[in-house]
Amino acid sequence: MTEELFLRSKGETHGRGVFAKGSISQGDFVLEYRGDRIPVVEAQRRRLIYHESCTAFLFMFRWRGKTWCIDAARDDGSLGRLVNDEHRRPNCKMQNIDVTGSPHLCLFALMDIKQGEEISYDYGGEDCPWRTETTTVGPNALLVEDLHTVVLANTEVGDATHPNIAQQMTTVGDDALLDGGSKPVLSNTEGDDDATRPKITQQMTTVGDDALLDGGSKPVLSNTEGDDDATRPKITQQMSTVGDDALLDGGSKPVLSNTEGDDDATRPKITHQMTTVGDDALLDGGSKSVLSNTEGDDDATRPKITQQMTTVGDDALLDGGSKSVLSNTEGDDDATRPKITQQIPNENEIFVFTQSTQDQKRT
Ligand SMILES: C[S@@+](CC[C@H](N)C(=O)[O-])C[C@H]1O[C@@H](n2cnc3c(N)ncnc32)[C@H](O)[C@@H]1O
Repeated sequence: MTEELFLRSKGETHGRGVFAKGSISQGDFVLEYRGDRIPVVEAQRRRLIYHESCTAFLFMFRWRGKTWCIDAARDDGSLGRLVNDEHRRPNCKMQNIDVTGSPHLCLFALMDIKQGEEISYDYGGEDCPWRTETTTVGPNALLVEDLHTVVLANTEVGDATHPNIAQQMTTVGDDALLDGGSKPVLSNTEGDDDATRPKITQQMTTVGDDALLDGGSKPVLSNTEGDDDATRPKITQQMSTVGDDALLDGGSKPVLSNTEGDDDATRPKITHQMTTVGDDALLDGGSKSVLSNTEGDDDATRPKITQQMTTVGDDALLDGGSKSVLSNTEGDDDATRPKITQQIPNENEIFVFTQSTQDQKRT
């Protein structure tokens, strides 16, 4: 589906947005919110060290009785992370799609979407600053209400409320979802007790070795190869580009690295930049070790993070201002950030860390 989408700057307040290049039908799979799936403890840790603009990409959700987070702060080139909030009349809805035992946050169209329309969904929550402010808009953590887990065929996750699914997911290559091409994945078309749930009428295609986004993006946070879920199928979301926001121009730029070419002067400024050391090193300036700790991580499979942070000028923000989607990022060494008091939501609840308070909002 993502080949039918494009990225465009919306200007001062919104930053970038994702738009439909072609028409999208109600119920279609639109995008996956991709990122590193991490336990809540790791999410808390990252939130404390991330710049606030990066915390906007921490997407908390409940799955199998635990709280998880998809951390999309690192720009992996996917578009799901760049979809903006619309709480009045969103045209998409986030669903948790369980694919062979792994959760995938996927957007589905709530209505027919015309060419050129912006893709949006309701982040949920009540404290998104842009909903009440008209000028200064700061980043905010993602928050989505009513995120259901949709269990795919042959999986065991027990959410009785399945979507009305009329499609298949097709898999190929090493990361095949259901070990075979074109096996129905989103199986159940009956018994949907949620009339509001969008129908899934798309196909998701997975391929092997990260066919996606080969523009040469370099990770900033180390774990681009560090998906803690080796079983996670790779989804070949493709991106289209328009104008200055060309996504796949073969020269991905690091997210927090580039201080040039930011076409959105109003974007919140990031005063720290993260660099990776070793093979993925982006910046080699003097730096402070930031994401060094791998101890205490409750996910032993996660690769060690060896980035360093360096301070930079004003513009360091996420992907340098809509120039690339294949870049990567994050970082924050703001020890003054308020600490977060964790709450444990109910199953499938989505909650986030709020930006300026010590609260954690629950939906
Ligand atoms: C997940 S990002 C979405 C992509 C973002 N527009 C960008 O360019 O990186 C979430 C951030 O986008 C901005 N945003 C999202 N929805 C918005 C809205 N309806 N109005 C203004 N800003 C919005 C906020 O800065 C928020 O923290």
